[in-house]
Amino acid sequence: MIHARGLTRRFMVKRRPVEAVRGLDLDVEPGQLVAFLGPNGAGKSTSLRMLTTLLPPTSGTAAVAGHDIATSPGAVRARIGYVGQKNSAGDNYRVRDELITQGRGYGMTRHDARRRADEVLDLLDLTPLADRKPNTLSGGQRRRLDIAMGLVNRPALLFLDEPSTGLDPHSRANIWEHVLRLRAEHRTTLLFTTHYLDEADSMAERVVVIDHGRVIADGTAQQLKADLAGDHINITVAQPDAAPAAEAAARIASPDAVTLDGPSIKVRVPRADSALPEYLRAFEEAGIKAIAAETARPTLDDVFLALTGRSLREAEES
Ligand SMILES: Nc1ncnc2c1ncn2[C@@H]1O[C@H](COP(=O)(O)OP(=O)(O)OP(=O)(O)O)[C@@H](O)[C@H]1O
Repeated sequence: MIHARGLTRRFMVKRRPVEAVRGLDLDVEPGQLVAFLGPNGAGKSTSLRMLTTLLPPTSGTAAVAGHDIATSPGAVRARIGYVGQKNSAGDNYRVRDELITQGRGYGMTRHDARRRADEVLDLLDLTPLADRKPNTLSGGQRRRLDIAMGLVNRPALLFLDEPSTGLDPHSRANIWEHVLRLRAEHRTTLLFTTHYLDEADSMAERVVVIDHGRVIADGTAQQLKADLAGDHINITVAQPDAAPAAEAAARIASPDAVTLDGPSIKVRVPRADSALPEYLRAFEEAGIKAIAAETARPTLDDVFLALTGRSLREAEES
């Protein structure tokens, strides 16, 4: 569905080049649900805008929905949907009329455009709001309208740029319910950008992590967490100094997997639940008394930290 090779985009800002995207290679199979995760300014939107033909790449090539973005942009646009960060409907017409106008823009007859408008209204649970003007909708309803607008041409591939940013938790969950339904019922291929770690983790079957315009990791959230971050066990000992415990732990794990923090040690392990008894046994044999122990599963932020040395929040702030 997407085959991109070496996509690059450079902007000139105050006569200085900004490398927004540096050599994006990406293959997405039909039906996949892919998250582009990265901090502000990582290059997510620029990547999407190139793949959707809204922005020409500085270099590189891509075939999207079977057509070349540079030589057949019209054919690409006919087969994809794009929901940008900004609202796509104006405020002058009613919701249903906006959708009909969108359909007419794709060359549908008035009859077909009306029928399709009613289908997408139903798909996004917007039928009761069909006669309202977009500026009277709530944030979540308006975002659903944006998605409906992106679906008018029955795209096989839908790009969503931060579909849930700025929404309250209830509206976020509602948006995701609709997006997941789209995928289950229509096998739509979906690529979305987000800086919400939990969203990438729980919704996407594949997470592409982007930083400074480059892909730094690509896999299932599960794989990335296991390969790059691992579980953690934290053990607090009775002695004020946990150095002997750290030494005992380093005989089981590799020394760089062990961190000492006052009376506690933290050890990175592949599986925390099965590793913990082994460490407790080793401590007992060494005469070290453990007074508390806990296990922690990694998050995608741990993955980002392992890859870049900074947390996603620090990256956003910088
Ligand atoms: N039209 C433009 N002109 C100049 N620089 C741009 C332009 N668009 C993007 N950039 C720069 O390119 C880099 C990548 O921006 P991009 O919007 O792709 O990041 P992003 O990961 O989508 O960020 P966000 O999460 O904030 O939307 C940033 O440094 C940004 O300032």
